[in-house]
Amino acid sequence: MFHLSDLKMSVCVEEEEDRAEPPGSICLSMNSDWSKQDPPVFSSEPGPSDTKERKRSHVSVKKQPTCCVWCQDVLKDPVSTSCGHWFCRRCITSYWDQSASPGDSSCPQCGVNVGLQEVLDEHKISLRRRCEHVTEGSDGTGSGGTGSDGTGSDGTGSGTLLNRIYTELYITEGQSEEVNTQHEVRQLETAYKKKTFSETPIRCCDIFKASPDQQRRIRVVLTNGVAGVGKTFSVQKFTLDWAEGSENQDVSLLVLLSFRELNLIRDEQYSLLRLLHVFHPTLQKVTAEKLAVCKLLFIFDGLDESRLSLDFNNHEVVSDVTQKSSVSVLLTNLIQGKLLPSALVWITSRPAAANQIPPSCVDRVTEVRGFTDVQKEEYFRRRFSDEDLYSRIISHIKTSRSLHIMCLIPVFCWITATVLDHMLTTDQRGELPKTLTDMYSHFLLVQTKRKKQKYHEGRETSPQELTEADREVLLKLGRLAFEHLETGNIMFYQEDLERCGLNVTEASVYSGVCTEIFRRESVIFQKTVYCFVHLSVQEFLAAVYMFHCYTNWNTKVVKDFLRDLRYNSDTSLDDFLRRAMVKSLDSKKWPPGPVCSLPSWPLSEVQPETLSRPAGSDRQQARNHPESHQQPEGDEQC
Ligand SMILES: Nc1ncnc2c1ncn2[C@@H]1O[C@H](COP(=O)(O)OP(=O)(O)OP(=O)(O)O)[C@@H](O)[C@H]1O
Repeated sequence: MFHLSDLKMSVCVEEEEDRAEPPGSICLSMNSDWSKQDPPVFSSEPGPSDTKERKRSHVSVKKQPTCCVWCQDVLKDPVSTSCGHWFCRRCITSYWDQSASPGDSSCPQCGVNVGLQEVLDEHKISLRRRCEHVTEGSDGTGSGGTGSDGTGSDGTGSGTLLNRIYTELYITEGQSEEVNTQHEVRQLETAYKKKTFSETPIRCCDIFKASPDQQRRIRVVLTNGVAGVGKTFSVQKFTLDWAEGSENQDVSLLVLLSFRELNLIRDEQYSLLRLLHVFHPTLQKVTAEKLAVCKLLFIFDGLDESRLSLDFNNHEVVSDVTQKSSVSVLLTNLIQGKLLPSALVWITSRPAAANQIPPSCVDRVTEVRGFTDVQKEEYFRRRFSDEDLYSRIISHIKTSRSLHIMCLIPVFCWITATVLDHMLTTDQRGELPKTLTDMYSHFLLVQTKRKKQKYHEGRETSPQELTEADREVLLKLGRLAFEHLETGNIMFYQEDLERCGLNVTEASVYSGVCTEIFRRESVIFQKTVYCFVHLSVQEFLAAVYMFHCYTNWNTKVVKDFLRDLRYNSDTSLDDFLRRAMVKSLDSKKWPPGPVCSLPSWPLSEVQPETLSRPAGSDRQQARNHPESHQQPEGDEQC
């Protein structure tokens, strides 16, 4: 347990040669656990410092004020604490001398303990490392292919630099409709038609800043946005800016958690403090007392992926950060302000899941709307420095209304960029894809082809051509995607893969499919979990699988899915698609993503045969081979 009285502090002059700060810096040496680390730096002169990791992580360097925070007089012999407050040297030393707790080395202005500051700085470094690279829905080889220079590996092999590809998003205050359970593509189309891009946008980094006409404090923010619109990227950018010391420096500790991660401990009992320690090991040394002096910000990303049951009517009160309870109870108490009442909370969600948080608990609702037309172009410009390639891609997007509308969604821009880049920079003949189905199909074909190139597999195939083995793997993935989408699951374990006939070892060799389509999530509790690169890819593969079951007369799977007794082997394709659409739109649990939206586009645009054989031919084959009627399970089909 940490006690301020354990600290024995003295002011000393730093050795010239070790000094990362300019001459005149002073440091504290402390007789405590914390003293084993580098001494906290007291600077007498602010200024950007990028020579040492530790220094870079310090709270942002602000202009030296003229007044001492303590005596309010002109600063004499100024020194600053590492939390950024300025004092006359005499003021701060006499404050400490007279402090009730001997050895107290906390900042008189904000109470931040200088030892604690070191840990917070470490945490910033760790968060910066975590957020500066993004996987962009693919592995670290960069998804942009040969022609794109903006998205390739940055040389570290660990993904793309967020700051290099991050394009400003259009975020507004309020919710365009109350809780919108409508189809996302329809929402986008409506938004596009209405040209609602007229409100005042909020910058991502200002999400907690009240506008001039708002007097009240903004403690809880709920940010909505459809699938792939950039909610996770926004929280990553917010976190990175904070960790780099450029924004929101009044926050002393930012805790970034995803519901995806929290799901993993949903059945366990944790205290909030322990939860921080487990998910952010750099905070191991932070005690309840230290937490109490921090200005905290919790970010919970992806409420729609939550498997917790957040019950705001549950009256179990948890007000102590060391008190154990279920994660759901901890969260509801935190959101309601019963636990750490001054902590800021930011939750992101797809719209249909946002109603899990009672409006009375939320001070501000914002919505990520995606890219405006200008931002769309900016996105592609960042990715393609080759002017000719850039122009061809932009003009192709503009030739297709659906493509152009869908490029409001950043993830769709990414898929489009990946596919078109590949097609335009390799010897591909044939029409460029224009529909969503076409685009996702090409995306999988591109990924499969890249897998073959990487592993020098077999003969070269044209991008339209899949080998039987490729088809098999994709359909197994489709089955996995479908079965887990049915139960609302997006995280898979090895057992889940195996149940669908996917061998993990084989899968990793099959990395064109598996490392591109799957990514290994951070290993918490030593168990590797997998998920699709993006939920929309899972949704697409699930749709492909269902279509495959239809064309292959796998009546049982289709019937179970539609829960429609009238379905039989004579059901026409149009009827099947219509029923699937009705079922998708009815779904409360999983508002359909872009892929399940296919039927909301003119059916003539749907070309699912790219991956699954044409309906007619398969039906015909099935007629010629009646035994296929008897296959009860999807796995034999795969
Ligand atoms: N601001 C941005 N700049 C550049 N690319 C972006 C941006 N936002 C999103 N993207 C692209 O879109 C993809 C999906 O974004 P993100 O994961 O943030 O969406 P999301 O809203 O969290 O989706 P979901 O609700 O499905 O979790 C990213 O992997 C990236 O390729």
